[in-house]
Amino acid sequence: MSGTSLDGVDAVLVDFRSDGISLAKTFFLPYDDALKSKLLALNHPEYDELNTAAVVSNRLAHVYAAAIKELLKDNAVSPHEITAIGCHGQTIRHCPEIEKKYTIQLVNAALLAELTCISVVSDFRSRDLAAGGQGAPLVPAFHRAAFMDSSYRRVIVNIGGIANLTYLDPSAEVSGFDCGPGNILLDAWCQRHTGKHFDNNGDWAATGNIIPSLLDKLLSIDFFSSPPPKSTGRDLFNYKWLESHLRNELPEDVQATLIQLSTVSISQAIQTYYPNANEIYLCGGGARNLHLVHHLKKSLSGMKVALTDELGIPVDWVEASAFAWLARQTILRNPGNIPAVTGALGERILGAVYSA
Ligand SMILES: Nc1ncnc2c1ncn2[C@@H]1O[C@H](COP(=O)(O)OP(=O)(O)OP(=O)(O)O)[C@@H](O)[C@H]1O
Ligand SMILES: CC(=O)N[C@H]1[C@@H]2OC[C@@H](O2)[C@@H](O)[C@@H]1O[C@H](C)C(=O)O
Repeated sequence: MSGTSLDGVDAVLVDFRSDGISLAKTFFLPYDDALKSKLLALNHPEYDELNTAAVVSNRLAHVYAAAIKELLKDNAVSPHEITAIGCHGQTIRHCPEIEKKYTIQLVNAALLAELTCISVVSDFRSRDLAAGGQGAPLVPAFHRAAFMDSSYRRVIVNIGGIANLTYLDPSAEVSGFDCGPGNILLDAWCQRHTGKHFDNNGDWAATGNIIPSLLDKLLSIDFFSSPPPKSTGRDLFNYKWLESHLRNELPEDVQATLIQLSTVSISQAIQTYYPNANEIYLCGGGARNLHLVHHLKKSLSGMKVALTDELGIPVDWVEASAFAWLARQTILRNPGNIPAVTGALGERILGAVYSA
C-alpha cells in the first residue's frame, strides 16, 4: 500500500490460512525525494505527463518489488509461498464526479509480477467506478471483516493523507465515506515552513493558536456539507487550495488551524452520521500525531477513543492489510466493495490479476 501521504510503501505479510486475519510481518520503504516530487507534480496537469506517468509506473514497480523482497528476505519466506500481492498503486488523480468518473493509480503491475515471480492484483478502484460508485473508500469491507463486534457500535477512523470513516453497527448495514483532509495539508505546510516531511507528534502545531476565521473559511466548502457517498484526494485538498485562503498568518497558527480542520471534519462527520457510536478506533499515520489525537478526544468526549492496536492490528498496518485482504477477495472471486459506501449499483469483484 502506498497512500495519498506519499511517504512510501507499507508492505505486510498477512496470513489468512486459519480463516482469520493474522498480520504476520511488516516492512516500510520510504520514497526518495525525487520520486515523491514527480508523484506530487503528476497530481496536476503538466508537460509530457503521459510519458512521466508511464516512466513513474515502471519506477514504482521496482520500488514495490524492493519492499516485497526485503519483507520476504527478513522473514525467510520464498515467493512461491505467497498466493498474491495486493498492490494499490499510487493515486495521482481521483475524479469520481459523474462528468469525469475516473481514478488513476500508477503502477506497472505486469512488471511487478515479472520482478517478484508472484501474481499481482491491482487496479482495485476502477470497477466500482464503472458500476457508478466513487471507487473509494474501499477499506470499509476490510474493517467489517477485521473489527466488527456484535457488542459494540464502532467507528473506524483512518487518518491517512485523507481521512475516512467506517461505521460498524451489528444491527445495521456498514457505511462509511471520506470526511476530509487527514495529514495532507499538515504535511505540506510543515514541509514548506520547517523542511520536515511531517510535524512529529504535532509538536509544532501545539506552539500555534487556532485562527477561527481561517478555520471557518476552510470548512465552508461544499465537500464538508455534502452527504455521502463521497470521496476526495489531492485533487481538492492541496497546497494551492490552502494558500488561496491565506493572508499573512503566522505559520505555526496555520498549522494549529489545520489540526483543528482535521479534528472538526472528523468529529462533525461522526456526530452527524454516527451519533450512536460508542467506540471510536483510530488508525493510519495521523493516529501517531499526539496533538491531533488529543483534540479528537476532546471533541468526541463521551465516546471511547482508542487505537486499532487494541483490536489486534497496529495503526500503521491496517490499510496495507486491507489491500492484502482485498486481493484475497479478488482471487476467491468475492466482492470487495460495499455499495452503500461507494454508491455503486451493486457488489463487484474488484481488481485485475497479473498471474505469476
Ligand atoms: N509521529 C507522528 N507524528 C505526526 N504525524 C505522523 C507521525 N507518524 C506518521 N504521521 C503522519 O502519517 C502520515 C502517513 O500516514 P499513512 O501511512 O497512514 O498515510 P497513507 O498511507 O498515505 O494513507 P492514505 O492512503 O489513507 O491517504 C505521515 O505523512 C504523517 O503525516
Ligand atoms: C483515490 C484514493 O486513493 N483514495 C484514498 C485516499 O486515502 C484515504 C481516502 O482517500 C480513501 O478514499 C482512499 O484510500 C483508502 C485506502 C480506501 O480506499 O479506503
